[in-house]
Amino acid sequence: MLSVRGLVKSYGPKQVLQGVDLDLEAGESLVVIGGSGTGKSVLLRCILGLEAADAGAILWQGAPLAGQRARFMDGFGMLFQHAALFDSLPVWRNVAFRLLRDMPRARARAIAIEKLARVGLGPEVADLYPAALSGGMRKRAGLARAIAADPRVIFFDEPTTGLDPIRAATINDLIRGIVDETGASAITITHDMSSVRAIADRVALLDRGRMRWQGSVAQMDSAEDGYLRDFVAGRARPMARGLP
Ligand SMILES: Nc1ncnc2c1ncn2[C@@H]1O[C@H](COP(=O)(O)OP(=O)(O)OP(=O)(O)O)[C@@H](O)[C@H]1O
Repeated sequence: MLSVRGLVKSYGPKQVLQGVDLDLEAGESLVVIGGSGTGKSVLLRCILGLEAADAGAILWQGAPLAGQRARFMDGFGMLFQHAALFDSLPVWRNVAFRLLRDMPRARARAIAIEKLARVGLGPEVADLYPAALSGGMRKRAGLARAIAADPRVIFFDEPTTGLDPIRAATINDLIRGIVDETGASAITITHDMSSVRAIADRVALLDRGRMRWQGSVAQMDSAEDGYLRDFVAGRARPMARGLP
């Protein structure tokens, strides 16, 4: 349903994406892994239209995304790395942010409370301000916002960053559960291997501007690619490889 073909993006002399190819099937959960600074966030920003790629194509349901971006944006949800809640708005209005454009306030609030419940936050949280929430609660609220409009595609940017292992596992389980029950497609970018194992139907390894390897979690565990094996095991590699 979403295809990336030959995506190229440079900043001055720095070539970040050097011809990235990627496919996301309907209902699939794809996790993109890769070392720090390999361009995962740049890839995500290009797909979302927050950055213009230098070359390449992004296709949505077979047609260039550029010509149907408004429709695409109506059908997508996003969980930002640090939840990115608006501090000046109560939690329910953060969750209902997009809904409030199109529906009466009472209906939007009811949906926000329902989505908060889905991520394990009670109605008493609805009127709190983000500053009153713990890191784990902020992530949950961000997740509730991501699913508020029943998206067909959800992007998760480093969903477990800053969380302890138990809270990270809870967020991973919520993401997997939501993807399963809604049938949405998901792209997650992360270097947290626990997220990969909990969330991924398919894993794609971005390295030096290209997709180096793709496969299932089971294939990842038996892959022969040396860099992938070191990445999965968290083993140090010689600096001579030129890691950023
Ligand atoms: N706006 C920008 N201007 C210049 N360089 C940029 C810009 N955005 C990203 N870069 C560079 O592109 C490279 C890839 O960055 P990106 O944030 O996509 O990495 P990442 O894989 O998401 O890393 P991390 O896992 O650490 O978040 C980095 O070297 C970064 O410095």
